[in-house]
Amino acid sequence: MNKAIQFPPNFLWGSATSAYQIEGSPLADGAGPSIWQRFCAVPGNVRDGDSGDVACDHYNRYKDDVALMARLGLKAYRFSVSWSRILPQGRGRINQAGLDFYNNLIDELLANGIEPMVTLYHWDLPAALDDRGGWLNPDIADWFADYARILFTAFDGRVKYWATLNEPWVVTDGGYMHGTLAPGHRSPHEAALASHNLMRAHGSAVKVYREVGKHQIGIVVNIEPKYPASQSQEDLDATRRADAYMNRQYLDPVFHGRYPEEMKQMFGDAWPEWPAADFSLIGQKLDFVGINYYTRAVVRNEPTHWPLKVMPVRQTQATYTETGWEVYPQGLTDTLVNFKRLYGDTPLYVMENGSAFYDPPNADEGRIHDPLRIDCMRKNMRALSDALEQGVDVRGYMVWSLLDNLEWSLGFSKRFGIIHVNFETQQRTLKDSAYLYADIVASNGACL
Ligand SMILES: N=[N+]=NCCCCNC(=O)[C@@H]1[C@H]2[C@H](O)[C@@H](O)[C@H](O)[C@@H](CO)[C@@H]12
Repeated sequence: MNKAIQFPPNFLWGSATSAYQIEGSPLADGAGPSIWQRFCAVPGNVRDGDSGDVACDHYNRYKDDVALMARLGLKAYRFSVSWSRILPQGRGRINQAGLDFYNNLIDELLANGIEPMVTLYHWDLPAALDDRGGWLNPDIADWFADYARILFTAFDGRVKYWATLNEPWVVTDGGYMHGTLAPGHRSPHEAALASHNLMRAHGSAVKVYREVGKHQIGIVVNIEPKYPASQSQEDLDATRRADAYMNRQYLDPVFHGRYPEEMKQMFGDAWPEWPAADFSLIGQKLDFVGINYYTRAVVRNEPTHWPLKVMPVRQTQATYTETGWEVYPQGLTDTLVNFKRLYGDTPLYVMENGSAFYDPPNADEGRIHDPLRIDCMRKNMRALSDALEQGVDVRGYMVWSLLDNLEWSLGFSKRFGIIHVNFETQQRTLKDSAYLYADIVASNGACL
């Protein structure tokens, strides 16, 4: 019999989404195009030719969606702001209608007792800035800081939790290293430059927040713990390289004022020497760190795979999700405990955790049975509780995702929502996992 689970009082239970994945109407009311608008328009970039043109139509249905959050009893809702709704050209003229949308969303959340948690950047860079080099242009740190200041000024009285970036690793690895995500570049030199400019922009926004903000600001990173396929020195070294590239590349400069030494070893002349002043900017104190956890990787040495020279090893006795990720709840415990060990006691929020499974339409009308997602949720909750028991200061959990949505280049083919979306009719249907999550929130985990 599993021991009872007890989460701290006031533990912040919520859900997470992002603008381009759910809003639709990307050009409505004066908004400018983003790089995802462009990326989706190129045949072959996104499965089935899907795009965020309609998505979950949240731009028009946000009041209904907030009502669903309230029905689940959520305490918080993590969403991102579309930069090009606020600044259609990415800088300069402010589009008041864009601010109005998010003002209304924030007011609706607060009217329902739901804490807004705002991500400044969740991958949808204004296309006009990409035309000026985007994350490859060092000026973007100032462009981002100016954008952030507009939002802080407009919303900080009501928004208590701000995150600068969502997953700089994915932006870099997908958008600049492998070209699988917008803007679709494939260059290790550009990847290094984009990654560093992302972190400079993060620091510039934190600096502005310290001038004008009254609440809390942090960063959200995806952490995928790496485990060696064997205890051979080659595999142990490969594990360190993989961990440096995907995980420590973003937290070391924030907490230790430097990048992992493996980065220069792996990238060679594609990894410049960065100015020391940049690390003062990047390393400003944060009020919290958001951790997105989905899976782990077991890795071995693979000399032919430059620059990491790493190969993931598929696990035979494991469940894999529709996105090909191993269900490994112990990795969530390990991730949170390792953060404390490596970076100290900065408060943490699990800002994304969830799973994509095929949810068959069900015979009994109005119910969507998603047993695999439920099993995954239960196991991840126990893993989270274990980390708390080991003294990690985790203050909240946002399930990914509130709604089935646009899974980037995989289109609508992968469903992460605890609420099913019929993309033809836009009908929302609570899955069994939504009912479980509502019980978890209401009982603060005691129902598990
Ligand atoms: N290989 N591999 N291993 C797993 C690496 C995960 C990296 N991708 C994420 O974390 C993205 C995050 C994003 O914020 C959200 O916008 C996405 O919809 C979810 C689901 O994909 C997750």
